[in-house]
Amino acid sequence: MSPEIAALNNPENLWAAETVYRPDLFQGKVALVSGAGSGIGRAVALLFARLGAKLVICGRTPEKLEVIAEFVRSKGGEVLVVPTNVREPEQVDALFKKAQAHYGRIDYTVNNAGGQFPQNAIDYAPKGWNAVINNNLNGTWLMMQRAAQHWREHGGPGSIVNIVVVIERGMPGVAHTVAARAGIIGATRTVAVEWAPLGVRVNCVAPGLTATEGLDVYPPEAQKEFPLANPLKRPGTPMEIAESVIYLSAGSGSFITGEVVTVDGGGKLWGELWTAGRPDYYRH
Ligand SMILES: CCCCCCC/C=C/C(=O)SCCNC(=O)CCNC(=O)[C@H](O)C(C)(C)COP(=O)(O)OP(=O)(O)OC[C@H]1O[C@@H](n2cnc3c(N)ncnc32)[C@H](O)[C@@H]1OP(=O)(O)O
Ligand SMILES: NC(=O)C1=CN([C@@H]2O[C@H](COP(=O)(O)OP(=O)(O)OC[C@H]3O[C@@H](n4cnc5c(N)ncnc54)[C@H](OP(=O)(O)O)[C@@H]3O)[C@@H](O)[C@H]2O)C=CC1
Repeated sequence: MSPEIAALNNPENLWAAETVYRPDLFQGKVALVSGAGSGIGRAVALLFARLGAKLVICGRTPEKLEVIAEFVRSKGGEVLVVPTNVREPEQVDALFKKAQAHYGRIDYTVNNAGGQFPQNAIDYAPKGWNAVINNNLNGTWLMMQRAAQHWREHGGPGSIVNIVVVIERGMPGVAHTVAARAGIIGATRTVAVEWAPLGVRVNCVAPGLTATEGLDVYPPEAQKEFPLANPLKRPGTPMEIAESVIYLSAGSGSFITGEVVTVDGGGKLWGELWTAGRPDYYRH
């Protein structure tokens, strides 16, 4: 990870970064964030906490979550850590039960946990395809369905934000994740209608290239061309993605449901993103 990316992801820097939101926006509220031990999930969790929310954070690696929890506690915030693999229905169920037992409420769920590996689609092994579909389609679905069941049982309102990818032009090298996220976008549009009677809004944020440690999985030749990914010629910051999640979760999003907010510096309009490296055929 470059020093610039490390600085953008540093908890102290994220805590001090300028935000357009007022400090007591989420006073008395509880936000659940998956994949909060790194990258975008960490930035989202820290912004919720800065704005007064109590946190429930999950991910598969307890050590990463504890670092974030300790940091938030050092700032006077409250955090419940529940290590969870979002692919496992029993673990997802236990997560929501523990959160309810601890705080007596959940107001916001952000389904950020996910990821993929870059490889040309023609070479995917069935196990690789399934791993990515399980993480990003099945895992996110389990989380959003369980959140809705929570609000059906305990009363709403509730807001779900799913982190997806920009699917409009496809994305060479990560067809598996594009397929999974397209499924989540379709499900989001559908359940936004089904779950409105429960007082539940469901939306997606589609980040473009974003400066997190997650980018380390891409080969150096792909990373070298990342500035060509959008007209702004830079990656987004985790804070820029976090602010868009807050926009949809808070009162600012109260008349928005079933939507995908794209935060990609215009990458869906112009830019090239060869996540597994540029094939010779497409060299200029
Ligand atoms: C240009 C880039 C920017 C584009 C912007 C938009 C796109 C989105 C970008 C991001 O999301 S940034 C990063 C987010 N974070 C990550 O992606 C995390 C890193 N990835 C992973 O953790 C894994 O890739 C995973 C598969 C998602 C994890 O699942 P799991 O733990 O179940 O997998 P494994 O047991 O490790 O592997 C299972 C199976 O998958 C195949 N496989 C895994 N890695 C690779 C690889 N590098 N190349 C080829 N195939 C891979 C393989 O079949 C594995 O089975 P085995 O061979 O190990 O038996
Ligand atoms: N950075 C980018 O350019 C973009 C990222 N995204 C998406 O945004 C999200 C966050 O990515 P980013 O922060 O960059 O990358 P990271 O790899 O830093 O974050 C992914 C997080 O998800 C957690 N996670 C992965 N699988 C599971 C699982 N099965 N159960 C629970 N937690 C899991 C990981 O923790 P652990 O391994 O400990 O479980 C990790 O903390 C991902 O869904 C990613 O695909 C979308 C577009 C662009």
